Amino acid sequence: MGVGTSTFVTRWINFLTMLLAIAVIIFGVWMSTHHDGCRKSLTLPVIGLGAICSWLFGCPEKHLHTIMVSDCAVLCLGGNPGLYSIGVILDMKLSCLLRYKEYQLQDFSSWFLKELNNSHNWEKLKVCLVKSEDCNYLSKKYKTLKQYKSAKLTPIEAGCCRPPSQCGYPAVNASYYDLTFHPVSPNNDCKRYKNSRAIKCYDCDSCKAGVAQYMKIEWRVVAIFNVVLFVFLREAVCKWKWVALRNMGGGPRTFPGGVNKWKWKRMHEKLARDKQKRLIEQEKQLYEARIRSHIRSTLSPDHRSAAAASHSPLSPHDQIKALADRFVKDGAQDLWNNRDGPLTPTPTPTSSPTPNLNFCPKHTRGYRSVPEVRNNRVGAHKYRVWRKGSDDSSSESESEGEIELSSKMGSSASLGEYDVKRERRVVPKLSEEVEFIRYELNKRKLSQIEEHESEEQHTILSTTRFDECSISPLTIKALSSAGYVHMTRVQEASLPICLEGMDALVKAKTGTGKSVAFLLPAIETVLKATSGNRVPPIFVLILCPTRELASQVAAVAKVLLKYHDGIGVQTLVGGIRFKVDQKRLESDPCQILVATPGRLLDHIENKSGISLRLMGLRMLVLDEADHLLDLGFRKDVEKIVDCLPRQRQSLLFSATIPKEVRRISQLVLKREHKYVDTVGIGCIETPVKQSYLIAPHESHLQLVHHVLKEHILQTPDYKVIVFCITGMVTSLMYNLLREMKMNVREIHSRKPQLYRTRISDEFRESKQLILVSSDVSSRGMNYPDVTLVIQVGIPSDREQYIHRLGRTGREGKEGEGILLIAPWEEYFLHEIKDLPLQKFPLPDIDPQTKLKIENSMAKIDNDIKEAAFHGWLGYYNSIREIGREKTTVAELANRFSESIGLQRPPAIFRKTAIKMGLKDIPGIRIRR
Ligand SMILES: Nc1ncnc2c1ncn2[C@@H]1O[C@H](COP(=O)(O)OP(=O)(O)OP(=O)(O)O)[C@@H](O)[C@H]1O
Repeated sequence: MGVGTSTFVTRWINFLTMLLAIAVIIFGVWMSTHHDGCRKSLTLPVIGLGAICSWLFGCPEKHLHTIMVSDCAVLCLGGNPGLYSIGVILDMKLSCLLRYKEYQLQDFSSWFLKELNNSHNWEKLKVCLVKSEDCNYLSKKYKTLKQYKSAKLTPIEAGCCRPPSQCGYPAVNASYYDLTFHPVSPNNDCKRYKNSRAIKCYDCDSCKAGVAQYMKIEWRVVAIFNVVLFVFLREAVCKWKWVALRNMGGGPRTFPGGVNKWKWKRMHEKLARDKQKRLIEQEKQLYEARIRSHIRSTLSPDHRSAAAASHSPLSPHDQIKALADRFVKDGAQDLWNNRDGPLTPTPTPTSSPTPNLNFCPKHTRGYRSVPEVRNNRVGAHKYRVWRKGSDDSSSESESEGEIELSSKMGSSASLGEYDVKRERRVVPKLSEEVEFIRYELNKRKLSQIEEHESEEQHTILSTTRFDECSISPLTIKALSSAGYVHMTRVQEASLPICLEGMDALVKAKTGTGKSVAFLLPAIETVLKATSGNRVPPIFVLILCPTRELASQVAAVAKVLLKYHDGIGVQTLVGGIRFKVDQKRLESDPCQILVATPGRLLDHIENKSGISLRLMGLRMLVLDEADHLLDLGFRKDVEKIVDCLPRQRQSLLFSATIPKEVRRISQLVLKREHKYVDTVGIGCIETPVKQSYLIAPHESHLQLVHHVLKEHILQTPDYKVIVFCITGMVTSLMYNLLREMKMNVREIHSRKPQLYRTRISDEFRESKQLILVSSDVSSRGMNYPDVTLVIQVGIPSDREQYIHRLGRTGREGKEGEGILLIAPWEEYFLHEIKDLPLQKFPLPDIDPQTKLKIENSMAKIDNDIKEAAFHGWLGYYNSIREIGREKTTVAELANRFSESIGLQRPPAIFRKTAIKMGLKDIPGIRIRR
């Protein structure tokens, strides 16, 4: 074994034995505080272990001083157990006689006194006292336990027992005596002695407790001795460097150049890093050369063939992509240096007719995760703008700038100063070729920009990038890996305000990235809020109206927190057992909590400890704020807000904010909050084609089937949501479409949470699927690429219509929405008259399909139909405009019941009828 290895091994032995010694000491301390006679037997092994540890700790080697240290340790430790064992043996003989008298009941036997607090035991003791020959006077003297305790008796006095050793019983151990011998004393106490610990009073449990107490002292001695020895040896190592010198620096130098192993290793790692850097730089140069050759080959016919000949199998575009990908890899940006040029291009001044050259947007995209510091390094000289009409001389006068431009036709898009050709091509006069190339490139760039501008009108994205805003680089990195580079308009408008810490009420159309807009400031808030607590407080609370939405928001938060270790997100939603929630919150503490109001309130009211954790809250977010402040949720939200600290930031987000909600928002927001509206007043501009269909209710199911069939024919990758008025009507629609052999799923509040989550996830991932849903999916749910939304029956209000419609046409994509209403629901069109809805001509449904639908309907269980009827009646009865005419409601309900194939309208409970105001209304049947 080499000396280096030996040193390494010795180091580890030292370290491990140090850990062992600490463990021994902790054990000794623990033993000294837990009196239990049985563990007495462990005394010697523990001391022995301590000795071995200490010996290894000072593991002897060749050096004299080390031997001295270890010998000292061995002597100390070896001597100690010897002396100690003698002491223990002597104690066994003597301590029972001598030491019992040193104790007072109060001092040592908390155990015994605790036992006596049980009145039964005290009575027993008293009886013993009376019976006792020696101490029966005690029973007269101390009538109560209190008197007995305060008398400060010794155990012998207190229990009136003779120590068994006095009776002549040989000690087996400190608390156990050999009773096979006859007692030497005729005293009755001696005859009564028993080894049983279960017998109180006379039989000397107090004495045994004394023994135990004595053992406690023994253990204290062990512990103190170990601590002293440990400190001594540590001092020897650290201060006097007896052992350390030998182990580390003092040993022979074993590696070339006289360096030790660690330095040698570090040196090699550095060399490897440098090599990697060099390789990447070479690659950059290669890439740059390719770009230039590509330009020449495309622009100059003379050069084309030559360039093509020199091409490698990788095209320049692929080369750029490969390189960009390479740089996007974690840590690659660290290899970037000043000479490489900017990581984020400065936006070109709009006054300039021609923007700076940038061949490859993908390339720059690759650097979006790079921290801001790097982005700020955009030097003015890096971006040159070619000015139209500037002649050669003016180019000359701009000297460096223009010259640099000419040479950077490739490199500005590429990688900075590695313009190998520049040295050769940058000549005092610009060649015609360069001028031509420049002209062509500018033309190309202009057309790109025009294209981009026309695209922009349909996109939700702004020109502002995330890395221009002061958010954590790790978040930017996560945003980049999620594919987010530019902010959406709502993010651009709201982020600066939210990051400043102001309260805000933000309105933006559906599917435009509101979740990211509030999650980014939420993450920043957590990062700013430091907490040394073991269980961190909840810094951010996000309230959502539905369970699915809460889970979705938490999922987005997790994406953004990908690189933030130690920041946790949890959801608190209904449908999960309360205890499970509680355990999860305790075992996996989080700083961001996404909750539905009902379940959060349950936790607050049941004092599950969440209120305490909410005391540190810094930010409250209400997603779909108008709905949360609506009558259904308002009370719960108010109660929750009452439990939160007043000093907090509050953010309210929604696609719709009616006037009354703006007023109520004061419940949550500070007076001096900001209102951000990226929608425009009143109306939602959307790329979604909207139309409505008016048809008698009886034909609605057939129409839905027809519209779906048509849509599926026209859209191979269809993805449709059919919104129904209630959960039970949803179930009926689902069953019918399933019977009609359509690829359909259902989701509504009557389904168990696990099922809802599964269906929601499935629909998010799928194409060619129809989801029949109640309003649980109407708000916030981000199902990508939904091609059509059908709303069957009027939504509860204008806002609900907008939110349901917002499930399609997200992220600026196209979509279609159809509202299917009965003639008596037509009044609703007035509420949405500002929206661009077109009337859809009533299609002809062929009798064959009608028959098929009727047959399918006949197969559906009557229970489902009856439940749908009840849901239908309840819903329309609650709508002001329809519900006030009770007779009409009853009549319409009966027609609905007929249309779904029920023989007669189902009866409703008397109580329900009274509540709904439908008692004694003709056509309403009451259940007996
Ligand atoms: N900066 C961005 N760049 C690209 N896509 C983005 C950006 N921000 C968000 N998105 C995407 O936009 C989509 C819609 O986002 P989100 O669900 O947050 O919209 P929303 O405004 O909350 O919609 P709703 O009003 O329906 O709740 C998501 O797919 C999200 O990934």
